Amino acid sequence: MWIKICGLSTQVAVDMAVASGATHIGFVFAESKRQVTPEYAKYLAKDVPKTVKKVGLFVNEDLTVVQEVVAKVGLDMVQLHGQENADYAAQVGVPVIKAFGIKDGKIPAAIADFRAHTILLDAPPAQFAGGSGHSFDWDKVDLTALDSYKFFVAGGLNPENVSQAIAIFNPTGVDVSSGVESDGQKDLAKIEHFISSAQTKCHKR
Ligand SMILES: O=C(O)c1ccccc1NCC(=O)[C@H](O)[C@H](O)COP(=O)(O)O
Repeated sequence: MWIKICGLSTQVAVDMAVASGATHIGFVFAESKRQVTPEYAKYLAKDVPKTVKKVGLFVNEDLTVVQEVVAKVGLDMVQLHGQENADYAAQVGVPVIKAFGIKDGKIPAAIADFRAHTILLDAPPAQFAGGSGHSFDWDKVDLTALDSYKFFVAGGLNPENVSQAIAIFNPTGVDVSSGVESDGQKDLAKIEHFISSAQTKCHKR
């Protein structure tokens, strides 16, 4: 089970995510209350073991900028939250996670263009392109549309509901940002709790 802790911006939160067993950690380079500079992300990432994937989040960014940030920070993956197409994704140079906002439970047909990548099912964009803390309607999703895809479930997950999300979706991974925060800051106890809850849920993939 992949477990991704997203929107990290402090060393203690990075350390807690890694020590607790996160498989992926995310840094937001797009406009956001969680935005970090490439220089600071590089600093935060310097002691992260190679086994933990460092993911950079972007929204409709120039491809050359994305490639520069990947090289500068040493990112292992890029997560795209805008209208980027498959041609763009193919040129990023590292594996891509493509986020899709799920409205009325509908899995967009465009996920087929990203079969070679990983899909992230999220709530539709709100003030920013992601990280809203809102869930989409889990019960309305046609799960057969996700057969044969690698995918994260995201959007409004927290330590209390992550087990249920895993039980419903049997995803490749789960992803959280707001649900491991208190007063807008990453909460170390919630990070640990989220990861242990996700780990203890039995999983087939
Ligand atoms: O976190 C942000 O502010 C953000 C801004 C722009 C694009 C993406 C962003 N975050 C994505 C995520 O943190 C998560 O992958 C996902 O949206 C789930 O977030 P949450 O509902 O807060 O757990």
